Amino acid sequence: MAAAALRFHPATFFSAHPREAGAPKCLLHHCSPHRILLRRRTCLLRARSSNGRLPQIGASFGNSNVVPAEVLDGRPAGDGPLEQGGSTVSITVVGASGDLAKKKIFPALFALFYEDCLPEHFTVFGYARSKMSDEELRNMISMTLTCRIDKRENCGDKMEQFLQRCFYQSGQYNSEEGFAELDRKLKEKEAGKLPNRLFYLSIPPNIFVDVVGSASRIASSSSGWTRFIVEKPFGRDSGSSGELTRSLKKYLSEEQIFRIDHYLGKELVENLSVLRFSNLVFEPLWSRDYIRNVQLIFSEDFGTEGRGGYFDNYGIIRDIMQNHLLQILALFAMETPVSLDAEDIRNEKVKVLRSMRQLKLEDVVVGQYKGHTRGGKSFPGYADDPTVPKGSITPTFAAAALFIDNARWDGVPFLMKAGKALHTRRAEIRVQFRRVPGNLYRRNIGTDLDKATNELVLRVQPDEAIYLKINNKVPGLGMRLDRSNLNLLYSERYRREIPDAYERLLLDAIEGERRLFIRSDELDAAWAIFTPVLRELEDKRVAPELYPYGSRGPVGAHYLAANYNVRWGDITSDDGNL
Ligand SMILES: NC(=O)C1=CN([C@@H]2O[C@H](COP(=O)(O)OP(=O)(O)OC[C@H]3O[C@@H](n4cnc5c(N)ncnc54)[C@H](OP(=O)(O)O)[C@@H]3O)[C@@H](O)[C@H]2O)C=CC1
Ligand SMILES: O=C1O[C@H](COP(=O)(O)O)[C@@H](O)[C@H](O)[C@H]1O
Repeated sequence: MAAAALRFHPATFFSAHPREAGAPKCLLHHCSPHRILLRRRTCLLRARSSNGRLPQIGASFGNSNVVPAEVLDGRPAGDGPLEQGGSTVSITVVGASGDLAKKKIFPALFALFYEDCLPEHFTVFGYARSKMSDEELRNMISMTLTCRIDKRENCGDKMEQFLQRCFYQSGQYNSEEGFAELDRKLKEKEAGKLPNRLFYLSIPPNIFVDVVGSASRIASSSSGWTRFIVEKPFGRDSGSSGELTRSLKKYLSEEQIFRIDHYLGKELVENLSVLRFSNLVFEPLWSRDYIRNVQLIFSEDFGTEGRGGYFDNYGIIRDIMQNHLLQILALFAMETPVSLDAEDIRNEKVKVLRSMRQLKLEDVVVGQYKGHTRGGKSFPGYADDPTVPKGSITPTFAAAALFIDNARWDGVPFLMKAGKALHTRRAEIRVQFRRVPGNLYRRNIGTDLDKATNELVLRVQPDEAIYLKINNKVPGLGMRLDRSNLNLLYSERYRREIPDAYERLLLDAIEGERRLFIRSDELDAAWAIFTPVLRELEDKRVAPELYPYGSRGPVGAHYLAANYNVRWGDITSDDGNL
């Protein structure tokens, strides 16, 4: 397709939500997936012109490949009125000296800049208490920037151009002076343009409200939009989460708050809805009639080293299950939304969450890793971390059985398993189907028919893949069946590098697309499922089952699954060499 045919009118992009404070002339449809699709195509086309390769369309656009001609107005990308004179976006990373900012946020912003996905006029500010000059911030950032795709042309130049747009302001988090000085500098950079401001709160949660209070009062945009990305944890339970929401809403409207769950920005999680709603073969099977159980599995092969102070106050259920895995579950189980608009999708997710049973203590297993020596190397236990309080019973592993009490999912166990310091790093969604009734080939399968049921696996990471386990005839004159995989391995199918979740989410926040951010009623519903059991675990001081660092976790997880006649899919040997 000729590049000219895909050009668009940039004035329709980067506009605010109508209900946001100070939103200029924004209309809801500006932020529709239709627009997002266009923007994605545009930054990929720009990327193509810089590296000469055609992007993989199916891999990159998420929602659809079709760009209707009526919305392409033929103007060259980047020279419409808004980009020419009109608007600018300032992105302030609050907590710029911290781990997340260095590891994820600045690199994601650079990747977006490299792919020409950021607006033409933008600046990046770091804000934290540490004293730093602009130059020192740039040095700090430059240590973590990489050209994601090797041998890209001009990467060094692009890095330099990006760094020249990065500035720093030191200040206290509850200080009016710090934010007033930031505001002054922002205005200087914004001169003459419609100012839009995005604040990324990459700071410990106890200072969220201070920062929002000061920044919103003193450093909000006077005429454009002002948005805040808030990092988890969003409280520790229903009460504290509600309190946080109420405090934030003293200063911000819900439309200004972008609660991030970076798992929603992962490619395979985005693809979950595409797989389900755009393939006839899956949706009809997506219910209790055909699905026996669903498994959501997260494991890391490292412990909490260095983060013990944070982790001990939360534990694995709050760190992974209540947010990342539950969000995936909601997307997996929701009814077909009216459209791909954020509110339609979030409406369906919240219905699932509100239909879920509160988790019961007997449906939970908790574990904690202990020190282990393997191959002459010693791995420390969780409790050996000097930042972890002595005698801590905080779980570093948990398994749970959850249920959705609605017509579609009645009686289907949704099993979750999450753990640190396990034998592998992996995140996956496993769907185990029911057995074939009256299977003609049952004699060829053996006595355990459940072992021969179909299983659909979406491997979120690493090595993104979707595969379906089927029964197949082994070639030959006899009639022997085996288990084989219909396999979509992303690295083989798509040559394009998969963007980091933070890139997708930052870009969405800049564009006012809320689909992948958590709405406050979703958050309330999510906490309602977990709060009672978290309280009971703490009140009863339930001792976690110890498991060795690098193992497969507590055996209790298998008993829990067995209670529901389920085998964890990740322990079977028939995944082939996937
Ligand atoms: N790191 C990660 O991988 C992940 C982090 N998160 C969340 O992102 C946010 C930031 O995480 P991360 O970067 O690891 O956090 P850090 O502990 O690195 O803190 C970020 C910055 O905040 C300031 N800070 C730290 N502690 C305090 C304190 N007690 N009082 C005031 N300021 C403080 C420091 O800056 P200075 O001293 O210069 O002011 C620090 O550089 C947190 O909410 C975290 O839960 C979420 C997912 C993953
Ligand atoms: O939110 C969190 O996520 C990370 C895992 O993220 P991933 O993208 O690397 O899979 C986890 O290590 C951390 O404990 C948790 O807070």
